[in-house]
Amino acid sequence: MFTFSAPAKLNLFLHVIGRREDGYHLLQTVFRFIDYSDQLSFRLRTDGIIKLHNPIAGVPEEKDLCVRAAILLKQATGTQQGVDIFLQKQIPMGGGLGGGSSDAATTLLALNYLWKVNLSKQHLLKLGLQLGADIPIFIFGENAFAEGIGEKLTSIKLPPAWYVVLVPPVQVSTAEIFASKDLTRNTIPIKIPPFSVWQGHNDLELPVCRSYSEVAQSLEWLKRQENTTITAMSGSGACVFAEFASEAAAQAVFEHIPDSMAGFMARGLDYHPMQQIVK
Ligand SMILES: C[C@@](CO)(OP(=O)(O)O)[C@H](O)COP(=O)(O)OP(=O)(O)OC[C@H]1O[C@@H](n2ccc(N)nc2=O)[C@H](O)[C@@H]1O
Ligand SMILES: Nc1ncnc2c1ncn2[C@@H]1O[C@H](COP(=O)(O)OP(=O)(O)O)[C@@H](O)[C@H]1O
Repeated sequence: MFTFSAPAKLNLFLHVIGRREDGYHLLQTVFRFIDYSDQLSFRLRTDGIIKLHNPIAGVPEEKDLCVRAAILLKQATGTQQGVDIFLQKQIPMGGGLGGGSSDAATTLLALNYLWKVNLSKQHLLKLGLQLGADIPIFIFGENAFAEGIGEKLTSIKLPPAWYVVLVPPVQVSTAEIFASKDLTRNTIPIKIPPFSVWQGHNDLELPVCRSYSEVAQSLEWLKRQENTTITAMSGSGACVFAEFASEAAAQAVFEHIPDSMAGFMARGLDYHPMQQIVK
């Protein structure tokens, strides 16, 4: 059995700058990996069967993104091999932390290696994008400035940081938020370099906060805390986070989260833990 982790991401800012003809939104965002992860274990099979042994409640096995990723890789390479998958979920679902996307990317990276089918990183990036806009970043493997729908990636160096992430008790549908009439779709594009991750905002915050008061309240609470360098929603929510330059500053806020709210603390990573597994 081989075990790999699938880290969560935060969007330090997310600007919606336009729309493609197919309705997908053009974004500018900064992705940062954090040390808060799902775990995926793989046991190889020779009979070609792909089986997820512990499907998530409410997500049928064939719809799970790690199963879909395994099937896609099998089809793309024509391999006759199969795999048993065991998924240990920690990342909240529908939280804007990219958990499902990260599970899919870890599956592509792990099976590309374990099945010895050896597709290039470029090829895996394309396969990942077929499953979701958020998947390429996890294959890219470095914190990045992203454009297009998230597939045009430029690696970016970020300073050490710690995060307090609040997890409001709601799941937000990404499709629903991008369809909202309250969404601003014409933020002025920023140019790189240079730009500051601390001057951005998340255009999806307003429609999410209007529909989900739990998200608005969690964000308001974070904005009242001291020593934060960023307070924002991640992706299409529901999670909101505050960034701190020191662990002690994050810890001080984490210890005072009200009983009515839930959350966790995480450290910002420089690289995806599987970054070296593909060239
Ligand atoms: C908003 C972001 C920011 O990182 O993250 P999450 O909040 O989902 O983590 C992503 O762009 C989400 O990526 P992902 O979750 O993979 O979305 P997808 O499955 O590709 O798309 C779900 C639906 O959202 C809408 N969508 C998604 C991405 C985009 N740039 N424009 C869109 O309009 C489309 O209606 C699409 O059918
Ligand atoms: N392995 C998986 N983990 C989480 N969600 C998954 C997975 N496979 C499919 N999904 C579906 O994807 C949806 C979005 O999941 P997730 O990636 O956790 O949220 P977000 O896109 O907000 O970051 C879930 O509500 C679920 O229906």
